[in-house]
Amino acid sequence: MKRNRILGSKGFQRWASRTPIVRAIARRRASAQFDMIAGFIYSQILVTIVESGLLEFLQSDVRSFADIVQKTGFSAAATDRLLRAGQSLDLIESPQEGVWTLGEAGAPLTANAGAIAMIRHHHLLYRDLADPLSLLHADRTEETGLSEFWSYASKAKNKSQSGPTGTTDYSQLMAATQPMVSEQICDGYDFSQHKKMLDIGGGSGGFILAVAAIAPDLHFGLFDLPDVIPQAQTRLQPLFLAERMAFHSGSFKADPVPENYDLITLIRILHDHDDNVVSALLPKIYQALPAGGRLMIVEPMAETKGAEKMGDAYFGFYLWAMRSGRPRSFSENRQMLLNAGFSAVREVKTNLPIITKALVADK
Ligand SMILES: C[S@@+](CC[C@H](N)C(=O)[O-])C[C@H]1O[C@@H](n2cnc3c(N)ncnc32)[C@H](O)[C@@H]1O
Repeated sequence: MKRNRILGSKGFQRWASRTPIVRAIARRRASAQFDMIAGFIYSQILVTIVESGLLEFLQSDVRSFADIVQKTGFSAAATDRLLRAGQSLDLIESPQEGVWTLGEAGAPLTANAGAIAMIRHHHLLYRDLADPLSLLHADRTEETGLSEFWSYASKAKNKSQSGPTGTTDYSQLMAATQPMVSEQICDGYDFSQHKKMLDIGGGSGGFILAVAAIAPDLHFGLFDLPDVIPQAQTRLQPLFLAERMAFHSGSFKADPVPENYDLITLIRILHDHDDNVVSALLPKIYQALPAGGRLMIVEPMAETKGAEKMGDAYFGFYLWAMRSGRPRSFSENRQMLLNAGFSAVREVKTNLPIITKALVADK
């Protein structure tokens, strides 16, 4: 292609970097290209700041270099290297000689337990991605760190669903990240128009708790795998009257979807599953809903304007490594819903579509 031959030519690049106006574009592109090359290093600097406890340590106070050395346990030279690296990424700053605090990119992280949980969780993903060519060649036939973590995505036969690589770890990660998702939906949707809501794959119940806080008359059901239901019961039973909260133990792959709910929600569920699972589940949900019932799907979606990298790059590779599912665009989800019988598929606007998008469809 002619454009790519020009962009890839050394002569053109040299001309662009010297010519006013074009030079600004060339610099922006060079900087974006460098960020892509160096992205893993930036992530590892962030991991170090979180895992060493520095993020918390610098949260509310300005700290001396000596205190930081003591806190991290690194040598003075290693601490200096880390602080300077963090400073270049705006994670850390030095308001005056010899003292340090969080920078403008670091401070907002302290309010985001979900982002911190993801930063800590990423070591599994990075291990799976250490040899990306092999990961793609394996074509999802081999067990990975992520497929073991997400035990429902594991293809290993007779795999126990409990224990450290069972459902507890992923339920904790989901509980930590759930508030960033529910905030987005609760701001944009009127749940009080419904009577009974079933959350399929509801995990330990974070989404139900958030909705219950804004819709006090709504009744709830939570449907999840048998190993997850006791975790939800431990968290939710003390907070709800028994007639307001039902628990349904089973698998949506094998068991019927519970009936008598006028709203069914799938929060961060469909993108975890391959098309054959999704196209079998949606008609089951359609059957379980009463006439006029509604399905809500909430998850990050591919081809989201301004967040394209989150969809096909981040989730594309994350879910490939997990060996199950794929990020779908709004129109792919819409088509699958129409195929299952749903109508009036529409988006529910969220403030930060990079975190999640939402859509509803009616029976
Ligand atoms: C990615 S987590 C999302 C949890 C929760 N909806 C949230 O957003 O925090 C996926 C959930 O689906 C559940 N799940 C996976 N496969 C399932 C199946 N076949 N039947 C029922 N639940 C399932 C998992 O146990 C887990 O709780």
